[in-house]
Amino acid sequence: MSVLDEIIEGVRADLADRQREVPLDALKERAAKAPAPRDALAALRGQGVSVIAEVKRSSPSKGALAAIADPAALARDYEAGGAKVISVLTERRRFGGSLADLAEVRANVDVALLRKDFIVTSYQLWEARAAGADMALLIVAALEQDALVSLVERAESIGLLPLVEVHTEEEAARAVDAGAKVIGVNARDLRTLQVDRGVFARVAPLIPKDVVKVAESGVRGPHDLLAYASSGADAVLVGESLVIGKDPRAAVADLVAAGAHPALRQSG
Ligand SMILES: O=P(O)(O)OC[C@@H](O)[C@@H](O)c1c[nH]c2ccccc12
Repeated sequence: MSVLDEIIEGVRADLADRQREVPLDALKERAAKAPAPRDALAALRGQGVSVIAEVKRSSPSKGALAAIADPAALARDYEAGGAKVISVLTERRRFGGSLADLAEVRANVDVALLRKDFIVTSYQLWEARAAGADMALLIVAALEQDALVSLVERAESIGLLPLVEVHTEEEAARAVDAGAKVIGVNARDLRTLQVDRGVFARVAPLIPKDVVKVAESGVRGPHDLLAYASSGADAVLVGESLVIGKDPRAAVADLVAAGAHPALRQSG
């Protein structure tokens, strides 16, 4: 079993518990009362390379990264640093996150929010919207094509912009076929956890021009952002290097400054 399969097994077990506790109808009522979705697509399509900053306590590859006792405070720092979107990991077993983190962040920032999890059913999309998310991650490697297509449609129908994640050329073709408007190329292979920063440059050319391209994982600082930008990234998604540093606000601001460099403007 790959790491991804193991994670999804745990996700399904936790999901079954929540589904027993909160019926779908109740969840839909909560979603109806959630703040209206932000226009995440417009935020990502802005000039330069946008920064998506992630609230991430731990990871299967590195174990504990940062305690993050106050996710809302970290998110406020990210927003003050200029992040266009904030990603909140809600997977509990391997990443130490929760939907409560997402709701708390929602109550404390104005930027668009991404629910970062291993989504396999529409119930999780409703959960995301109920907690105030504006985007939801859909991982191609975790979904059959039929399921991917229906989750993309369902996400959009309830006001969530899907970020469709790929790691190979084949997966990119599936994401495009599924109608993704935003595609994330993850440098980390979720089956083995190996990071290869060259994946973005290989996969990005297969993604149509009008689709927003996000380079995910392995961004250590402005240098990596610029490298991804030169391969056509519209945004970068950054977790580890922001949460392990002393000053997440300054770390985001440095990335945002690099992403706003005038030389990048013609590329878009
Ligand atoms: O911490 P990093 O290397 O900056 O990576 C962030 C993000 O890309 C990573 O957390 C991620 C990308 N895709 C995922 C899918 C599930 C969980 C986590 C992820």
